[in-house]
Amino acid sequence: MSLLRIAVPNKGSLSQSASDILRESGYRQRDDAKQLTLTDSENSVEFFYLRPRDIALYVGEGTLDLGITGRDLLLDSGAAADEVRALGFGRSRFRFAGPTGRFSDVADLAGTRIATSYVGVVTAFLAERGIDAEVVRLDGAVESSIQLGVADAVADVVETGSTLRAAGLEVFGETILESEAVLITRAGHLPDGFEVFRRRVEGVLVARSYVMMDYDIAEAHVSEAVALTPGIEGPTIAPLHREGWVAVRAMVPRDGSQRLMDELYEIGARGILLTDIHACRL
Ligand SMILES: Nc1ncnc2c1ncn2[C@@H]1O[C@H](COP(=O)(O)OP(=O)(O)OP(=O)(O)O)[C@@H](O)[C@H]1O
Ligand SMILES: O=P(O)(O)OC[C@H]1O[C@H](OP(=O)(O)OP(=O)(O)O)[C@H](O)[C@@H]1O
Ligand SMILES: [Mg+2]
Repeated sequence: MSLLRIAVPNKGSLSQSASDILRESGYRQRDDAKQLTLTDSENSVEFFYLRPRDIALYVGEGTLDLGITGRDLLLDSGAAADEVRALGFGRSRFRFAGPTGRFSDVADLAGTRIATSYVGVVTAFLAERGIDAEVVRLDGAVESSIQLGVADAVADVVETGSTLRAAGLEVFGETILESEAVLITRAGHLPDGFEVFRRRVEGVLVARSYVMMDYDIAEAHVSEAVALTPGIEGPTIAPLHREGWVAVRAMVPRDGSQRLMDELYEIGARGILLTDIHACRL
């Protein structure tokens, strides 16, 4: 059986989280950050550790079957690859920034020099708005370019905003794009073995966003309680060794689960337990 060939970021912001999600999905991952490839023959998968910026190219060309990269890098590459699943980590916004008070709107960029590592994304954005500006390609540390006199504004990845603040810059105009790590395939083509891989990763993503809730409640209040915790297919209700009481078990979204525990307590539930789920197939 042929191996599913998967591109994984070898360095940078996405690398550790990408390997973590693959490991949690049951795949082998490298232990040594210098390793370039790893074959997991038990799962019929081969991993290639590559620069995240290059991953869309390999996948778009069909050299590799699947990849994990940033949505911003995928769009910037112009490669013929499709985003098939957002992965919920490596979140960032792509923004314009300039010296405090200098710009208030993207229209103010007309006639300026804009430094960025994402020439494709910026050029497309400016063209769409009919803004005529010069785009200066830099490899990184883009925030320094204004002070050093090679640009008037920058367009860069913003996560916490601390790098911009340290450079005396502020964001302006609308967010160019919201990015996160994504799973990509060649445009319009799902490779053999993709469905098993997708189900495994999906299981981890769902497990991360849900928790298991257990509680005991008097039968008289079960319908109220079940309305709060409907579960996926329906909650499990088991008899309790106490007259007129039952035990309820249901998956609930992690967000809001503390508030849900308060509400269940209010209607008389007791012994309310919350536990992590590590993986699942729904
Ligand atoms: N704080 C962040 N800084 C940079 N990139 C981030 C950040 N948070 C998420 N990302 C995402 O990581 C991807 C960039 O990958 P890249 O390997 O260039 O990361 P990097 O951290 O800039 O690496 P490097 O160490 O080579 O500078 C993009 O998809 C970007 O949106
Ligand atoms: O909003 P923040 O939390 O400060 O994060 C954003 C910064 O982090 C990245 O730089 P990185 O450290 O990757 O250096 P680089 O510019 O050399 O790639 C990115 O290019 C921004 O400069
Ligand atoms: Mg960087």
